[in-house]
Amino acid sequence: MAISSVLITGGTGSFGKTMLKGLLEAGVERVHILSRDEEKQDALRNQLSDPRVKFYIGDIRDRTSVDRAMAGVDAVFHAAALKQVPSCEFFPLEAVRTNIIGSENVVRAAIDLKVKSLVCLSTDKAVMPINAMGLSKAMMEKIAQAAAREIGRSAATTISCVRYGNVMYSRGSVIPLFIRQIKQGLPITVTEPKMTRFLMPLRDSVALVRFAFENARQGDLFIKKAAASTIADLVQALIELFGVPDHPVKVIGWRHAEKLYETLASAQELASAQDMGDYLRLQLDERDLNYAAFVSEGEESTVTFDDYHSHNAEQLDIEGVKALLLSLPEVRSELEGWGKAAAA
Ligand SMILES: O=c1ccn([C@@H]2O[C@H](COP(=O)(O)OP(=O)(O)O[C@H]3O[C@H](CO)[C@H](O)[C@H](O)[C@H]3O)[C@@H](O)[C@H]2O)c(=O)[nH]1
Repeated sequence: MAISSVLITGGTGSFGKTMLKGLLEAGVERVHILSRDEEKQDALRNQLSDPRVKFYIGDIRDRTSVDRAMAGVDAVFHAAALKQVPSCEFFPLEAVRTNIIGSENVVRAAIDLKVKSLVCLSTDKAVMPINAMGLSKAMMEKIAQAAAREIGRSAATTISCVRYGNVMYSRGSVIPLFIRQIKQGLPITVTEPKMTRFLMPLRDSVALVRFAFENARQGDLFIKKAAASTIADLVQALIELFGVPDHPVKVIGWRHAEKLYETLASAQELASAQDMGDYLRLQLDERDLNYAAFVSEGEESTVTFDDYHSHNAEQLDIEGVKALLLSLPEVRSELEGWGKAAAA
């Protein structure tokens, strides 16, 4: 299915901008961007100056602004969210307002406006969540799946979700922080060296959303298989790339409500998942509330799977992390700047 017109909620973020660029290059007719920050929109508008892109100032918490931005599009990529673990921990109700109620607005608007495909972006932190950010994203998944179950397969709108791990070099995340610390000669602050995270380049998260758009059946949730690394190896890889073997590293301890490792899919979800090569399709449980019917007719199932998490997934060694970092244009340009500064 070709994409002709799209709304990206949270369209000025790292994901939104990369997705937007790809869509414009692929010849999309129209892209609507809905976000709150006029300055970021203005910067993007000036950078692109492309008449196919229409900017809408608004907030997904407000259904009216969602409706306005969504009018006349075929597809919606719902990326707007409060996504930082510590800030959601301190302001959980804000996470409820944006990630849960805001997502309900997006889902309902997509159904009412008969958008063909809605893809909601979630995170591994939504699986067996322990922090407010993950809990609110888990609720977003539930809202999307409940709506999918309610409207059924014959509806005009197909609703799906994607779940991914840490996007490398995304705004406010640890890789740009570590690089800044190296460049400013400050100690690299490590929470817990043994912590693991799935590492995903931004291009893979964009590809995952495209995959969901192209393959989703009602209520599907897609995951891209990914590799993981410890924070210790990530730090060592950066130290080696920047050529600073003696750079100080300081262990600062865990932040609020962090996990030692993240889970992309639970054993229970994997039991009915479809392996699609690089991707996994977690299918909607389409049973209704009338469980009695399934007690007599349902099949017995034995869960023989493990959870799929960043401690038991493919582990990158230091060389592997370095190669992945070097595949990111942002890191290459940071290294170039560093090389020039070092040579001067
Ligand atoms: O100074 C720091 C900050 C973080 N970390 C560690 O680095 C890892 C990554 O931290 P980030 O803050 O980059 O990412 P989080 O895992 O906390 O969460 C991120 O990844 C999520 C997906 O799992 C969401 O995308 C979310 O928006 C994004 O903030 C964690 O193990 C964290 O403990 C450090 O060692 N030192």
